[in-house]
Amino acid sequence: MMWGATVEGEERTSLGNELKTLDLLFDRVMESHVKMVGKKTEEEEDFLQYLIRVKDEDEKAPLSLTHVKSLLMDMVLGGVDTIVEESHLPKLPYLQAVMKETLRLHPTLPLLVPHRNSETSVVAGYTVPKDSKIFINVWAIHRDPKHWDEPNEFKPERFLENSLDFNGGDFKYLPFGSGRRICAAINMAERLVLFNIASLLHSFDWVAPKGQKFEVEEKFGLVLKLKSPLVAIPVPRLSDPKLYTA
Ligand code: HEM
Repeated sequence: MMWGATVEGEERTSLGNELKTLDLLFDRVMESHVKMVGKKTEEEEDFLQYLIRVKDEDEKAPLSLTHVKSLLMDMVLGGVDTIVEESHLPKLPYLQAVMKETLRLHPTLPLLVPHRNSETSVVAGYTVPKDSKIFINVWAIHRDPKHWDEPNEFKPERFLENSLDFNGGDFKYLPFGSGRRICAAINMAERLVLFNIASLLHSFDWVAPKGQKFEVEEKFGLVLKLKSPLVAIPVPRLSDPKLYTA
């Protein structure tokens, strides 16, 4: 079951409706279990039947059926209605593939930062005189059909099938540069991006404003930006509002 609001175009099933459906479901489960009390041996009964049977045994703090139901709801929903933690990130390979594919098509620094060679060198038959200003066109390398199938398509799956990472060891994929001047904060940047995106996706459904199309056209510059700013509306999808204030 898809838990949370589902976004289909502009039609959205509200979280409130799903909670009501779930509440009814829990009521039915409770009802059927109450009817079973006394009909099964202690060995045969499940955890819910056990709770219903013993709920009045502690005279000082007897449990009501409502207590039992909320305990059951906490147990079933507790794992879903929670926040993203750093330890979850290694369990999200598809999200990591999405980050890699986004940086392939839209590298933050499309020409890296300018480098300067301290010695004259010959590269692929070309002489590069000492003190040249060198730009590496990562944007073009990342879309080179010699290295990428359907290079202009957004296909995160390609990164599930290869072992490319951000360390600059393979010259066809260099979103953080390579060598001695590689980005100094790759690990931090990777975690920050993944953590923020995972949290935003987990906690909200994202809806485009009415009539707005999602444009990925870029404005070229030393730092790559979207030509038209992205506007997306967050719709809370966690049932416990306290999780938004933590
Ligand atoms: C997704 C986020 C980021 C991307 C895509 C990125 C990408 C890059 C790239 C392409 C370079 C140039 C490498 C080269 O020319 O070979 C670079 C350099 C650098 N980055 Fe990042 N970066 C990111 C986040 C960060 C963050 C968060 C920090 C610091 C908190 C940082 C610190 C640096 C530093 C200090 C350099 C210069 C390294 C040097 O010249 O020795 N970067 N980054």
